Amino acid sequence: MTVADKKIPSMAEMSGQPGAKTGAEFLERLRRNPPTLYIDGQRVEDPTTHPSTKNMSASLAGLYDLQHSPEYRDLLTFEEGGVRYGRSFMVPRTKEDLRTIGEAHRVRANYGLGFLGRAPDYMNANVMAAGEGADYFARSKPKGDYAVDFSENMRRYARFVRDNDLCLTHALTNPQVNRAKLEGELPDPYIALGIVEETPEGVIVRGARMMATLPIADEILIFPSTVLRSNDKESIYAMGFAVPCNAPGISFQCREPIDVGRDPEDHPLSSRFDEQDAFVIFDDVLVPWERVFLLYDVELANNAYAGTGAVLHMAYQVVNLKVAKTEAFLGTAQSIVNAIGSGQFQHVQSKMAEIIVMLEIMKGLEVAAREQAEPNEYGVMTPARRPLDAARNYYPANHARLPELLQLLGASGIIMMPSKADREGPLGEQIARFLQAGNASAEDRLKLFRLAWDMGMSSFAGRQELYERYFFGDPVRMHSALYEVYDSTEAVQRIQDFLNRDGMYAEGGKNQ
Ligand SMILES: Cc1cc2nc3c(=O)[nH]c(=O)nc-3n(C[C@H](O)[C@H](O)[C@H](O)COP(=O)(O)OP(=O)(O)OC[C@H]3O[C@@H](n4cnc5c(N)ncnc54)[C@H](O)[C@@H]3O)c2cc1C
Ligand SMILES: O=C(O)Cc1ccc(O)c(O)c1
Repeated sequence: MTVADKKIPSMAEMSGQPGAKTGAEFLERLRRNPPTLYIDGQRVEDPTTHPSTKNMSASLAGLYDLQHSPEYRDLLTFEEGGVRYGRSFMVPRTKEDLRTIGEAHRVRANYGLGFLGRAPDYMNANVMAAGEGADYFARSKPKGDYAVDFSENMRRYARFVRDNDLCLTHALTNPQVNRAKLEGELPDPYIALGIVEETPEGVIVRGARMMATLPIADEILIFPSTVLRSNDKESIYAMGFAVPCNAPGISFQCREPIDVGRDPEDHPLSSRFDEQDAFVIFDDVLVPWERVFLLYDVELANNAYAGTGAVLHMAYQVVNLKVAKTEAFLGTAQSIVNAIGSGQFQHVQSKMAEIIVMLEIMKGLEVAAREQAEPNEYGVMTPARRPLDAARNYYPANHARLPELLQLLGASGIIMMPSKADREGPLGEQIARFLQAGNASAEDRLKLFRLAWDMGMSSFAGRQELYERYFFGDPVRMHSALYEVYDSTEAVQRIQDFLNRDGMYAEGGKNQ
């Protein structure tokens, strides 16, 4: 395939009538332009019908439809210039705007009980903030004499995504090959995704990125990574761009599917919300100039999330999502306690209290983030960093206790769960008798425990546990980053003042 054959249609050619899309429109787009996915050694020709991806595609379609439902239309969309767009594209100007955006995030999160980590509103928040903060990219230039304006590209791309209500995936980290080495020191300079050359049409990239959750998407955004280590100011590994998920030369190798085609009653989460994770291979992909946002500049790439404000809007979506997820654990745990009548035991109450504390901490951090919000340099009302930093460090460290608590509260009930087919089989009557709950039929009890199993024990739950530890970056480095930026001057001063007090008591409250 020559470079000329690798042409991606222009954004203008790809654009349709602007506005929030329906589920049917989303599915039709996936059918017409399926992402280049590989599962179990086979190309997925149509993700809307392939057994491992059709349910997730349908779940995404459901999310698109939710924004047109009479109940949620006003919350999940907003009007501008006579067009209704998805709420997560709205640029917040006031704290009230942020509250509304947060509420919309929460409603969408509840759709997947908080288990759909990368529903499109996450990347929408990224693109919205990057579009508003597009001036950030002005410093970056191609090496060749090409008339491109990366700031304008970012602005136009953000509009393109909003207008067409696209579903985006993204990939930041390079393959794990050898973390003791820099990208350029690996046996092949194009293991990590790198820039090969500039051409009059655009820039050619080659290599791979490690993780893209939700590859069942329209486009992939390669937003600058915050983790690029380099000894130089310029690097072929520093870049920002976006391409369709079926761009010529791109392939997504998906992990083993978790959705194994079981009835939703048996696998209530795995069968609906297997959002997939893929590593992404770029085999000389030609990225048209209009889709490039940054090249070579290491510092600009490493600071893009912070510099545009995108990371705070993404973290605000995340904190709302984690509130929904913790609430789902609370509701499930309490339902189990009610079902088996264990609420009288003190240790059970204490375990329930642990979930309540986690939930209230996350809710409090969400409120603090928007109450302490301030406009950034681009005029976007931006949630406060400190509570969001606390949330993104607190949740990964504590999330694993939630599935553990479900196991401790559910005990054998969380494994002894005959399936729907078992209930309809020769032992159906016995199952109904022996597996009933104190307050419910065997059917209802088993549905509940199957949900608890999918939240806390199944391979879906195992993948969630890893996801929570890592999805927003390495917790070790996030701790260090928090330590580096947190201003403890006032706290240190208070201690100094205390140490300098004379005698037993400070006079008249001095130094307090
Ligand atoms: C389920 C899942 C879904 C994900 N989805 C996405 C996605 O959609 N998009 C995306 O861009 N990313 C995604 N990620 C990737 C995520 O951002 C990374 O996992 C995270 O940044 C850590 O990088 P890594 O996995 O390459 O770990 P590594 O960097 O390889 O770390 C492995 C181990 O080595 C340690 N280590 C490595 N380097 C250092 C260092 N310099 N200092 C200290 N310790 C170090 C780490 O602490 C860790 O213990 C996902 C991850 C998971 C698990
Ligand atoms: O790098 C950061 O600070 C933010 C970040 C980390 C990992 C992700 O997957 C992501 O979407 C955003």
